[in-house]
Amino acid sequence: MQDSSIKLGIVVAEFNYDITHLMLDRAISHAKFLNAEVRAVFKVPGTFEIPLAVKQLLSRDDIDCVVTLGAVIKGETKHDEVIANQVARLVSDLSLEFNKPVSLGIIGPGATHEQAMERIEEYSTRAVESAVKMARRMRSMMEGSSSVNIE
Ligand SMILES: Nc1c(NC[C@H](O)[C@H](O)[C@H](O)CO)[nH]c(=O)[nH]c1=O
Ligand SMILES: CC(=O)[C@@H](O)COP(=O)(O)O
Repeated sequence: MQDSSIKLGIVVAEFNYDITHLMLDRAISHAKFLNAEVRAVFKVPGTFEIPLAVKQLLSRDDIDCVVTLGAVIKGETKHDEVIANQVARLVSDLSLEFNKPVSLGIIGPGATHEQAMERIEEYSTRAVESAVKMARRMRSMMEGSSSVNIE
């Protein structure tokens, strides 16, 4: 199977957009590099709003997997932990519910702005790579391939 057949959706938080718009650019170019097609980009106000957008994209027949992008920066309280922990759990649950890969490209919690800037490249490319790889392998399994690791 070719990567060109993998269609992905990207959900990106606009909070800390100085960071997340760079993550979005990087994710789109990495998807191109992998010959995967970005079918939809869904921008949400903050990371907390990501799960609903993921759910909507997963329900579309033309989307095989979803990449999440966000940057949760530490404030003065543990609010960042509440957001990041909940969202990680919810997007994982949605992946299992819809039987489609969802990757976690959300920096934090506990990150400083500087730490988040340093992680733009790594988190966005890893999130795209993981979603596309999982979608390919799941399709191989569905097509009856004897090994999930056949490229
Ligand atoms: N502090 C951060 C937020 N906070 C906003 C929430 O995600 C949400 O939009 C608000 O509580 C309204 O429901 N979002 C981030 O993505 N990153 C942060 O550091
Ligand atoms: C994670 C956030 O929403 C953040 O802005 C909250 O900051 P604080 O912990 O100072 O309330």
